[in-house]
Amino acid sequence: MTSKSLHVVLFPFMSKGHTIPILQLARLLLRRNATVTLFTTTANRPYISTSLSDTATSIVTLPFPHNIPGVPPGVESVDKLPSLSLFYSFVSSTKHMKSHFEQAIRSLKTPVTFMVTDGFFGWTLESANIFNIPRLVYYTMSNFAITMNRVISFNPHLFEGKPDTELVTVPGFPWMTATRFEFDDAYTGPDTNSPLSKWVVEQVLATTNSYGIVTNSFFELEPVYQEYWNSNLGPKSWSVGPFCLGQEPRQKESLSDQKPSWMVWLDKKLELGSPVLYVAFGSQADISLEQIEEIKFGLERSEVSFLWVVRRSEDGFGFDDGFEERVKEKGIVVREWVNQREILEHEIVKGFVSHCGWNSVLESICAAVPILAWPLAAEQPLNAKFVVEEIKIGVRVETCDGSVKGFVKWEGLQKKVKELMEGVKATDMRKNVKEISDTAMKAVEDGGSSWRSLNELIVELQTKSISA
Ligand SMILES: O=c1ccn([C@@H]2O[C@H](COP(=O)(O)OP(=O)(O)O[C@H]3O[C@H](CO)[C@@H](O)[C@H](O)[C@H]3O)[C@@H](O)[C@H]2O)c(=O)[nH]1
Repeated sequence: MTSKSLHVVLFPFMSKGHTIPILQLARLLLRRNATVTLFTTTANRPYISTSLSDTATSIVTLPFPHNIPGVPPGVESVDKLPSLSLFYSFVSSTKHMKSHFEQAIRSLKTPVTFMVTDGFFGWTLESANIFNIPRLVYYTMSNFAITMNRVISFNPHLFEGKPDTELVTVPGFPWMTATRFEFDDAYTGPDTNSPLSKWVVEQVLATTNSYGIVTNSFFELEPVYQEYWNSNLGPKSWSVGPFCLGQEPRQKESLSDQKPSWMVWLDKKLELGSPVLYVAFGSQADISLEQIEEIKFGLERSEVSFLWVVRRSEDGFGFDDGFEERVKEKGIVVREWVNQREILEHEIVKGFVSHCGWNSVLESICAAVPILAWPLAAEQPLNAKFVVEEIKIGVRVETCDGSVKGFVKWEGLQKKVKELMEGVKATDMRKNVKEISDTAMKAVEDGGSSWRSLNELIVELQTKSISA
């Protein structure tokens, strides 16, 4: 590894699913003796500085834009938005931070080797160019998902005139079929001229003109798609993850007497030898009251212990009907922010009902826990497809209409929970996920594929900065 100076600027988008992996990437870079400067906004700073308090990361705070239609003052992250319908207003307003960002870059004391900014911050490319700093994009997605999205955007008429559930062969991938529902509406939806769709195109263009993509993945997980992307699409994707392995899963307090109640509960389940199903839908899912009711019935009727983490938007939804009292012998509902990795790493957790946010998928892989895939939005259906059809570490939830994001009745949940937790298929999935988990660990160790990939990226950009 070279001893030339290395200064990396990181700028995550303001949502937990985008910020958490960048905090983990900061740790991977610090291990390479990098100076790391992380940009955020005033309201997001406390979370970031607490998360990185044991590191030497410098944090620069920018003012978040004011007067965004519909967004209450002080709300500076997606998980605090009153509704996800405000997403476009929120995300598109971030470009108003550009002059502050540039001013802050100008005042940095040491030269910047490269910046990694969120894929939603296409506007940072222009800033990077002003200062002649290579911009790498953090897309929060797998090589599989970015490849599928790009292939579909090159074939806009693929699903035209076809019923929504009709399977179509994906161009370039003759073994793969997909329905329109598996892709984000921004690519295949009824209005590809909507402001959101146009904004997506702008971000894709900025990515195309950037130096590369830093991907939270590892080569062995998806070699076909990484190679396809790097040979046919681009810019180059550098898989340097799983980022979560840059950080120990355990919080200091849970090693002491201050264990959160749900960890104590998991320990008891371990003593009793009762396998636990972990149920969680990420940091920002919108789930209807009707759907929550079906989840309650499904879990109540499943013969398995469960730990269900509900978010603010899901809570208050019919939990006052005695459900928790009825299930108390086998299940708990947690309403706080948990350390999800620590839960997944608990040896009694044997299955994960997940919306398939990419971080959750990777965390489940690292903990060797099979997934009951229940995608709700964004690229989650593609992640579910990857989990179930490509790497075979999970099963899909059963929807009423057979579509990937359809409504799930309690019977469909109960049936699939059984399939995830018991029987031959469950044993196969457990074996597959363990193998992949072991490979993930090796990828980030010295000499592993992700370790080498990060080294190559650093050396390439250090050499470039010297010769510039
Ligand atoms: O109580 C909680 C809830 C969540 N998490 C963590 O929060 C992150 C959540 O990320 P993810 O699983 O990716 O879910 P979302 O935040 O819902 O994901 C958004 O961002 C992801 C990355 O872009 C996309 O894959 C998803 O489609 C998008 O919904 C993970 O690291 C979890 O471990 C916790 O630690 N505690």
